[in-house]
Amino acid sequence: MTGIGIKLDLQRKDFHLRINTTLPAKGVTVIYGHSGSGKTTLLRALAGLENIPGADIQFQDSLWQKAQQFVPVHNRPLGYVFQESSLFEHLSARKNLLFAQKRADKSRCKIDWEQIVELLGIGDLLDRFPAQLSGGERQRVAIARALLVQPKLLLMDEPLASLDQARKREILPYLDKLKRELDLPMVYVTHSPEEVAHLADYLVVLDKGEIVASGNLAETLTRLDFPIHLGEEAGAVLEAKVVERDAHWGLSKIEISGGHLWFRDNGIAVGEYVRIRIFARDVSLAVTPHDDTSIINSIPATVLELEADNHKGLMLVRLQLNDDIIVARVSTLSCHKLNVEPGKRFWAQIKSVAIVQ
Ligand SMILES: Nc1ncnc2c1ncn2[C@@H]1O[C@H](COP(=O)(O)OP(=O)(O)OP(=O)(O)O)[C@@H](O)[C@H]1O
Repeated sequence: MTGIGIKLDLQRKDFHLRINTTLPAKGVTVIYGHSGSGKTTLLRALAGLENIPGADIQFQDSLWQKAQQFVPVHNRPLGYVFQESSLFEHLSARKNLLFAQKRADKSRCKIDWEQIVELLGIGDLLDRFPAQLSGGERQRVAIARALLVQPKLLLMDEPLASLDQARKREILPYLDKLKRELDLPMVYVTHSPEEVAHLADYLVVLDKGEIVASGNLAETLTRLDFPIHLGEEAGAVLEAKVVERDAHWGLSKIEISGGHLWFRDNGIAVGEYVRIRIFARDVSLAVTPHDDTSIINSIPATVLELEADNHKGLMLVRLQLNDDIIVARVSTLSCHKLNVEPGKRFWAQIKSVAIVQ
Protein backbone atom coordinates (compact mmCIF):
# COMPACT_ATOMS: atom_id res chain seq x y z
CA MET A 1 0.00 0.00 0.00
CA THR A 2 1.27 3.48 -0.80
CA GLY A 3 -0.88 5.66 1.45
CA ILE A 4 -1.91 5.95 5.08
CA GLY A 5 -4.90 3.72 5.77
CA ILE A 6 -7.08 4.61 8.75
CA LYS A 7 -10.18 2.73 9.82
CA LEU A 8 -11.67 3.33 13.24
CA ASP A 9 -14.91 3.58 15.11
CA LEU A 10 -14.98 5.23 18.52
CA GLN A 11 -18.05 5.97 20.63
CA ARG A 12 -17.54 8.30 23.56
CA LYS A 13 -20.70 9.49 25.32
CA ASP A 14 -22.34 11.68 22.68
CA PHE A 15 -19.30 11.84 20.40
CA HIS A 16 -18.94 9.26 17.66
CA LEU A 17 -15.81 9.19 15.47
CA ARG A 18 -16.13 7.01 12.35
CA ILE A 19 -13.27 7.06 9.88
CA ASN A 20 -12.50 4.85 6.92
CA THR A 21 -10.05 6.52 4.58
CA THR A 22 -6.69 6.40 2.87
CA LEU A 23 -4.59 9.53 2.99
CA PRO A 24 -1.74 10.17 0.56
CA ALA A 25 1.73 9.47 1.97
CA LYS A 26 3.10 12.58 0.28
CA GLY A 27 2.64 16.32 0.48
CA VAL A 28 0.56 18.02 3.16
CA THR A 29 -2.78 16.54 4.15
CA VAL A 30 -4.83 19.00 6.16
CA ILE A 31 -7.53 17.73 8.50
CA TYR A 32 -9.92 20.64 8.76
CA GLY A 33 -13.02 21.01 10.89
CA HIS A 34 -14.73 22.91 13.68
CA SER A 35 -13.75 22.55 17.28
CA GLY A 36 -14.89 19.18 18.62
CA SER A 37 -15.16 17.53 15.20
CA GLY A 38 -12.59 14.88 16.17
CA LYS A 39 -9.40 16.15 14.48
CA THR A 40 -7.07 15.69 17.45
CA THR A 41 -8.51 12.28 18.32
CA LEU A 42 -7.89 11.14 14.75
CA LEU A 43 -4.31 12.41 14.80
CA ARG A 44 -3.62 10.82 18.19
CA ALA A 45 -4.95 7.48 16.95
CA LEU A 46 -2.69 7.70 13.92
CA ALA A 47 0.29 8.47 16.16
CA GLY A 48 -0.47 5.65 18.61
CA LEU A 49 -1.05 8.12 21.47
CA GLU A 50 -4.55 6.72 21.65
CA ASN A 51 -5.33 3.02 21.36
CA ILE A 52 -8.80 2.70 19.91
CA PRO A 53 -9.91 -0.94 20.10
CA GLY A 54 -10.61 -2.50 16.71
CA ALA A 55 -8.86 0.25 14.74
CA ASP A 56 -6.81 -0.55 11.63
CA ILE A 57 -3.90 1.78 10.95
CA GLN A 58 -1.37 1.20 8.23
CA PHE A 59 1.44 3.46 7.05
CA GLN A 60 2.58 2.40 3.60
CA ASP A 61 3.70 -1.22 4.06
CA SER A 62 3.84 -1.11 7.86
CA LEU A 63 0.92 -2.20 9.99
CA TRP A 64 0.74 0.10 13.01
CA GLN A 65 -2.46 -1.32 14.42
CA LYS A 66 -4.59 -4.31 13.57
CA ALA A 67 -6.51 -6.72 15.78
CA GLN A 68 -4.27 -7.35 18.82
CA GLN A 69 -1.23 -5.76 17.22
CA PHE A 70 -0.47 -2.23 18.41
CA VAL A 71 2.82 -0.49 17.62
CA PRO A 72 3.43 2.02 20.45
CA VAL A 73 4.08 5.67 19.62
CA HIS A 74 7.85 5.48 20.22
CA ASN A 75 8.15 2.70 17.64
CA ARG A 76 6.31 4.57 14.91
CA PRO A 77 8.68 6.60 12.69
CA LEU A 78 6.95 9.91 13.18
CA GLY A 79 7.48 13.41 14.47
CA TYR A 80 4.69 15.11 16.41
CA VAL A 81 4.24 18.85 16.92
CA PHE A 82 1.64 19.86 19.48
CA GLN A 83 -0.45 23.00 19.83
CA GLU A 84 1.73 24.26 22.66
CA SER A 85 5.39 23.54 22.18
CA SER A 86 6.50 20.72 24.44
CA LEU A 87 10.17 21.67 24.67
CA PHE A 88 12.16 20.63 27.72
CA GLU A 89 12.29 23.85 29.72
CA HIS A 90 15.56 22.98 31.51
CA LEU A 91 17.43 22.42 28.24
CA SER A 92 18.63 25.02 25.73
CA ALA A 93 17.17 24.92 22.23
CA ARG A 94 20.38 23.20 21.06
CA LYS A 95 20.10 20.51 23.75
CA ASN A 96 16.43 19.97 22.91
CA LEU A 97 17.52 19.31 19.33
CA LEU A 98 20.43 17.09 20.38
CA PHE A 99 18.01 15.03 22.46
CA ALA A 100 15.93 14.37 19.33
CA GLN A 101 19.01 13.65 17.26
CA LYS A 102 20.12 10.98 19.76
CA ARG A 103 16.70 9.32 19.53
CA ALA A 104 16.78 9.31 15.75
CA ASP A 105 16.89 6.12 13.76
CA LYS A 106 20.44 6.30 12.37
CA SER A 107 19.51 4.23 9.34
CA ARG A 108 17.33 7.07 8.09
CA CYS A 109 19.51 10.16 8.35
CA LYS A 110 17.90 12.06 5.54
CA ILE A 111 17.27 15.38 7.24
CA ASP A 112 20.42 17.06 8.46
CA TRP A 113 20.95 19.46 11.31
CA GLU A 114 22.34 22.34 9.24
CA GLN A 115 19.50 22.11 6.74
CA ILE A 116 16.81 22.16 9.43
CA VAL A 117 18.39 24.99 11.41
CA GLU A 118 18.63 26.98 8.19
CA LEU A 119 15.12 26.13 6.96
CA LEU A 120 13.55 27.16 10.24
CA GLY A 121 15.82 30.16 10.78
CA ILE A 122 16.77 29.17 14.34
CA GLY A 123 20.57 29.44 14.13
CA ASP A 124 20.66 32.46 16.48
CA LEU A 125 18.30 30.88 18.99
CA LEU A 126 20.16 27.69 19.76
CA ASP A 127 21.77 28.84 23.01
CA ARG A 128 18.57 30.21 24.48
CA PHE A 129 16.29 28.35 26.87
CA PRO A 130 12.61 27.89 25.95
CA ALA A 131 11.57 30.58 28.45
CA GLN A 132 13.73 33.06 26.48
CA LEU A 133 11.93 32.35 23.21
CA SER A 134 8.74 33.88 21.81
CA GLY A 135 5.79 31.58 21.08
CA GLY A 136 6.63 31.53 17.35
CA GLU A 137 10.32 30.81 18.01
CA ARG A 138 9.42 27.98 20.39
CA GLN A 139 7.23 26.39 17.75
CA ARG A 140 10.02 26.66 15.17
CA VAL A 141 12.39 24.87 17.56
CA ALA A 142 9.66 22.29 18.31
CA ILE A 143 9.25 21.62 14.57
CA ALA A 144 13.04 21.28 14.15
CA ARG A 145 13.09 18.83 17.05
CA ALA A 146 10.31 16.75 15.50
CA LEU A 147 12.22 16.65 12.21
CA LEU A 148 15.55 15.64 13.75
CA VAL A 149 13.95 12.39 14.90
CA GLN A 150 14.19 11.54 11.16
CA PRO A 151 10.49 10.79 10.83
CA LYS A 152 8.85 9.19 7.83
CA LEU A 153 5.70 11.13 8.68
CA LEU A 154 5.28 14.50 10.40
CA LEU A 155 2.10 15.10 12.38
CA MET A 156 1.18 18.61 13.45
CA ASP A 157 -1.78 19.43 15.66
CA GLU A 158 -2.71 23.10 15.29
CA PRO A 159 0.92 24.17 15.67
CA LEU A 160 0.00 27.84 15.23
CA ALA A 161 -3.14 27.88 17.38
CA SER A 162 -1.48 29.41 20.43
CA LEU A 163 0.08 32.26 18.42
CA ASP A 164 -1.31 35.68 17.58
CA GLN A 165 -2.03 36.65 13.99
CA ALA A 166 1.32 38.36 13.46
CA ARG A 167 3.30 35.34 14.73
CA LYS A 168 1.21 33.00 12.56
CA ARG A 169 2.05 35.06 9.50
CA GLU A 170 5.70 34.87 10.52
CA ILE A 171 5.72 31.06 10.75
CA LEU A 172 3.66 30.17 7.66
CA PRO A 173 6.53 30.90 5.24
CA TYR A 174 8.77 28.50 7.21
CA LEU A 175 6.14 25.78 6.88
CA ASP A 176 5.91 26.56 3.16
CA LYS A 177 9.67 26.09 2.87
CA LEU A 178 9.61 22.77 4.73
CA LYS A 179 6.90 21.58 2.45
CA ARG A 180 8.78 22.53 -0.69
CA GLU A 181 12.22 21.39 0.37
CA LEU A 182 11.64 18.20 2.36
CA ASP A 183 10.24 15.14 0.76
CA LEU A 184 8.25 14.27 3.86
CA PRO A 185 4.53 13.55 4.14
CA MET A 186 2.72 15.66 6.71
CA VAL A 187 -0.69 15.45 8.32
CA TYR A 188 -1.67 18.85 9.66
CA VAL A 189 -4.70 19.56 11.85
CA THR A 190 -6.27 23.00 11.81
CA HIS A 191 -9.51 24.92 11.90
CA SER A 192 -7.93 27.91 10.16
CA PRO A 193 -8.97 28.57 6.53
CA GLU A 194 -5.78 30.57 6.06
CA GLU A 195 -3.59 27.55 6.89
CA VAL A 196 -5.63 25.36 4.56
CA ALA A 197 -5.14 27.81 1.70
CA HIS A 198 -1.42 28.04 2.43
CA LEU A 199 -0.45 24.47 3.02
CA ALA A 200 -2.95 21.84 1.94
CA ASP A 201 -2.33 19.58 -1.03
CA TYR A 202 -5.00 17.17 0.13
CA LEU A 203 -7.92 18.19 2.29
CA VAL A 204 -10.04 16.15 4.68
CA VAL A 205 -13.05 17.93 6.15
CA LEU A 206 -14.33 16.47 9.42
CA ASP A 207 -17.72 17.26 10.85
CA LYS A 208 -19.13 15.65 14.01
CA GLY A 209 -16.69 12.75 13.80
CA GLU A 210 -17.24 11.99 10.11
CA ILE A 211 -15.39 12.84 6.93
CA VAL A 212 -17.78 14.97 4.88
CA ALA A 213 -15.36 15.76 2.04
CA SER A 214 -11.87 14.68 1.06
CA GLY A 215 -9.62 14.89 -1.96
CA ASN A 216 -7.03 17.07 -3.63
CA LEU A 217 -7.32 20.67 -2.50
CA ALA A 218 -8.53 21.98 -5.88
CA GLU A 219 -11.13 19.22 -6.19
CA THR A 220 -12.44 19.58 -2.67
CA LEU A 221 -12.58 23.35 -2.48
CA THR A 222 -14.45 23.73 -5.74
CA ARG A 223 -17.13 21.14 -5.04
CA LEU A 224 -20.55 22.61 -5.69
CA ASP A 225 -22.58 20.04 -3.76
CA PHE A 226 -20.74 20.77 -0.53
CA PRO A 227 -19.16 24.18 -0.87
CA ILE A 228 -16.30 24.70 1.52
CA HIS A 229 -15.81 28.38 1.97
CA LEU A 230 -12.39 29.48 3.05
CA GLY A 231 -13.46 32.77 4.55
CA GLU A 232 -16.65 34.37 3.43
CA GLU A 233 -16.78 33.15 -0.16
CA ALA A 234 -16.68 30.17 -2.49
CA GLY A 235 -13.51 30.07 -4.55
CA ALA A 236 -10.44 28.14 -5.61
CA VAL A 237 -6.79 27.98 -4.54
CA LEU A 238 -4.25 27.38 -7.31
CA GLU A 239 -0.49 27.03 -7.55
CA ALA A 240 1.11 29.60 -9.81
CA LYS A 241 4.56 30.77 -10.83
CA VAL A 242 5.58 34.39 -11.28
CA VAL A 243 7.00 34.66 -14.81
CA GLU A 244 7.21 38.38 -15.51
CA ARG A 245 6.99 41.75 -13.78
CA ASP A 246 5.95 44.90 -15.53
CA ALA A 247 7.26 47.88 -13.59
CA HIS A 248 5.59 50.40 -15.89
CA TRP A 249 2.03 49.18 -15.17
CA GLY A 250 2.81 47.77 -11.72
CA LEU A 251 1.70 44.27 -12.71
CA SER A 252 3.00 40.72 -12.31
CA LYS A 253 2.32 37.90 -14.70
CA ILE A 254 1.72 34.46 -13.23
CA GLU A 255 1.42 31.14 -14.94
CA ILE A 256 -1.27 28.62 -14.08
CA SER A 257 -2.00 25.41 -15.93
CA GLY A 258 -4.64 27.03 -18.15
CA GLY A 259 -2.61 30.06 -19.23
CA HIS A 260 -1.44 33.20 -17.49
CA LEU A 261 -2.94 35.95 -15.40
CA TRP A 262 -1.90 39.50 -14.65
CA PHE A 263 -2.34 40.86 -11.19
CA ARG A 264 -1.17 43.75 -9.05
CA ASP A 265 2.59 43.44 -8.51
CA ASN A 266 3.39 42.87 -4.87
CA GLY A 267 7.11 42.38 -5.06
CA ILE A 268 7.31 38.62 -5.57
CA ALA A 269 10.37 37.76 -7.67
CA VAL A 270 10.23 36.13 -11.09
CA GLY A 271 10.61 32.35 -10.73
CA GLU A 272 8.89 32.16 -7.31
CA TYR A 273 5.90 29.92 -6.76
CA VAL A 274 2.83 31.38 -5.10
CA ARG A 275 -0.61 30.21 -4.17
CA ILE A 276 -3.46 32.32 -5.38
CA ARG A 277 -7.11 32.52 -4.45
CA ILE A 278 -9.70 33.22 -7.07
CA PHE A 279 -13.13 33.95 -5.63
CA ALA A 280 -16.24 32.85 -7.54
CA ARG A 281 -17.57 36.42 -7.33
CA ASP A 282 -14.55 37.64 -9.36
CA VAL A 283 -15.08 35.26 -12.28
CA SER A 284 -17.54 35.85 -15.12
CA LEU A 285 -18.14 34.07 -18.42
CA ALA A 286 -18.00 35.30 -22.01
CA VAL A 287 -18.58 33.52 -25.30
CA THR A 288 -15.69 35.31 -27.02
CA PRO A 289 -12.53 36.88 -25.62
CA HIS A 290 -13.13 40.59 -25.20
CA ASP A 291 -10.72 43.45 -25.25
CA ASP A 292 -13.44 46.04 -24.69
CA THR A 293 -13.69 45.46 -20.95
CA SER A 294 -11.56 46.57 -18.03
CA ILE A 295 -10.88 42.93 -17.12
CA ILE A 296 -7.44 41.96 -18.40
CA ASN A 297 -7.55 38.25 -17.63
CA SER A 298 -9.42 36.00 -20.00
CA ILE A 299 -8.75 32.23 -20.08
CA PRO A 300 -10.45 29.45 -22.04
CA ALA A 301 -12.51 27.23 -19.75
CA THR A 302 -14.82 24.23 -20.03
CA VAL A 303 -17.94 23.95 -17.90
CA LEU A 304 -17.85 20.89 -15.65
CA GLU A 305 -21.11 21.40 -13.78
CA LEU A 306 -23.38 24.08 -12.41
CA GLU A 307 -25.60 24.36 -9.42
CA ALA A 308 -27.93 26.95 -7.90
CA ASP A 309 -26.19 29.20 -5.39
CA ASN A 310 -27.97 30.01 -2.16
CA HIS A 311 -29.83 32.84 -3.94
CA LYS A 312 -32.16 31.86 -6.74
CA GLY A 313 -30.86 34.61 -9.02
CA LEU A 314 -27.31 33.17 -8.92
CA MET A 315 -25.58 30.02 -10.08
CA LEU A 316 -22.16 28.56 -9.25
CA VAL A 317 -20.37 27.21 -12.31
CA ARG A 318 -17.39 24.86 -11.96
CA LEU A 319 -14.83 25.39 -14.71
CA GLN A 320 -11.85 23.38 -15.87
CA LEU A 321 -8.77 25.29 -17.06
CA ASN A 322 -6.39 22.56 -18.16
CA ASP A 323 -5.35 20.94 -14.84
CA ASP A 324 -6.91 23.60 -12.63
CA ILE A 325 -10.48 24.10 -11.53
CA ILE A 326 -12.11 27.41 -10.62
CA VAL A 327 -15.64 28.46 -9.79
CA ALA A 328 -17.63 31.36 -11.27
CA ARG A 329 -20.70 32.99 -9.76
CA VAL A 330 -22.99 33.97 -12.60
CA SER A 331 -26.57 35.18 -12.67
CA THR A 332 -29.18 32.56 -13.48
CA LEU A 333 -30.36 34.83 -16.27
CA SER A 334 -26.90 34.90 -17.90
CA CYS A 335 -26.61 31.11 -17.61
CA HIS A 336 -29.90 30.86 -19.45
CA LYS A 337 -28.94 33.44 -22.11
CA LEU A 338 -25.47 31.96 -22.73
CA ASN A 339 -26.80 28.41 -22.52
CA VAL A 340 -24.21 27.41 -19.92
CA GLU A 341 -24.09 23.63 -19.62
CA PRO A 342 -21.49 20.92 -18.93
CA GLY A 343 -18.95 20.47 -21.75
CA LYS A 344 -19.41 23.94 -23.24
CA ARG A 345 -16.39 26.18 -23.77
CA PHE A 346 -16.31 29.79 -22.60
CA TRP A 347 -13.81 32.47 -21.73
CA ALA A 348 -13.44 32.86 -18.00
CA GLN A 349 -12.87 36.51 -17.20
CA ILE A 350 -11.02 36.87 -13.94
CA LYS A 351 -11.31 40.24 -12.32
CA SER A 352 -8.87 39.84 -9.50
CA VAL A 353 -6.48 37.39 -7.93
CA ALA A 354 -5.48 37.31 -4.27
CA ILE A 355 -2.07 36.02 -3.29
CA VAL A 356 -2.17 33.70 -0.29
CA GLN A 357 0.22 35.31 2.19
N1 LIG B 1 -9.99 11.76 26.47
C1 LIG B 1 -11.26 12.08 26.16
N2 LIG B 1 -12.28 11.57 26.86
C2 LIG B 1 -13.56 11.86 26.54
N3 LIG B 1 -13.92 12.68 25.53
C3 LIG B 1 -12.95 13.23 24.82
C4 LIG B 1 -11.56 12.97 25.08
N4 LIG B 1 -10.81 13.67 24.18
C5 LIG B 1 -11.68 14.32 23.40
N5 LIG B 1 -12.95 14.07 23.76
C6 LIG B 1 -14.18 14.57 23.12
O1 LIG B 1 -14.15 14.09 21.77
C7 LIG B 1 -14.63 15.07 20.88
C8 LIG B 1 -13.59 15.37 19.79
O2 LIG B 1 -12.47 15.99 20.38
P1 LIG B 1 -11.18 16.39 19.55
O3 LIG B 1 -10.20 16.99 20.52
O4 LIG B 1 -10.74 15.22 18.77
O5 LIG B 1 -11.78 17.49 18.57
P2 LIG B 1 -11.01 18.59 17.71
O6 LIG B 1 -11.73 18.63 16.41
O7 LIG B 1 -9.57 18.31 17.68
O8 LIG B 1 -11.31 19.90 18.53
P3 LIG B 1 -10.38 21.24 18.77
O9 LIG B 1 -10.27 21.90 17.43
O10 LIG B 1 -11.21 22.02 19.75
O11 LIG B 1 -9.06 20.76 19.32
C9 LIG B 1 -15.00 16.29 21.72
O12 LIG B 1 -16.39 16.24 21.96
C10 LIG B 1 -14.20 16.07 22.99
O13 LIG B 1 -14.86 16.69 24.08
